[in-house]
Amino acid sequence: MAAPTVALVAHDAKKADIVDWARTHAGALQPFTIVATGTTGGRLADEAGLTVDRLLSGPLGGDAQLGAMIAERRLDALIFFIDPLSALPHDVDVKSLLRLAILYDTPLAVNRASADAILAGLARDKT
Ligand SMILES: O=C(CO)COP(=O)(O)O
Repeated sequence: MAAPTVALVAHDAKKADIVDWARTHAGALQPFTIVATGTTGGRLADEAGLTVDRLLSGPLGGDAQLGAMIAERRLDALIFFIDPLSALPHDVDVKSLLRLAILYDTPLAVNRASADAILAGLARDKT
């Protein structure tokens, strides 16, 4: 069976948090195929040493690419550290991605505590 695919995404104000989270969980993340939006993916590769399939940057279509992966059943979980304090020019893309994750019942984490829970669940499913 192919390794589950997990998407990691963070808004700019949350990128340091997701890098720290990925460093903390590097061992647990290792068995999964990791996909990420462009800038997040670059930081995860450079600063957390993850092997990442990088999509386009979120505002340039990366969020839409992840939405398509969800609709095509190619994504097993979405971990998306959302900035709750800033307005974003690509809010429609963010909403669309979240809507598709809800529609297709894709496990979705939007902060560190829920990301911990999803990762624990994925690790349990794997054994
Ligand atoms: O904007 C994003 C998600 O909405 C993330 O995109 P980047 O990882 O390219 O910054």
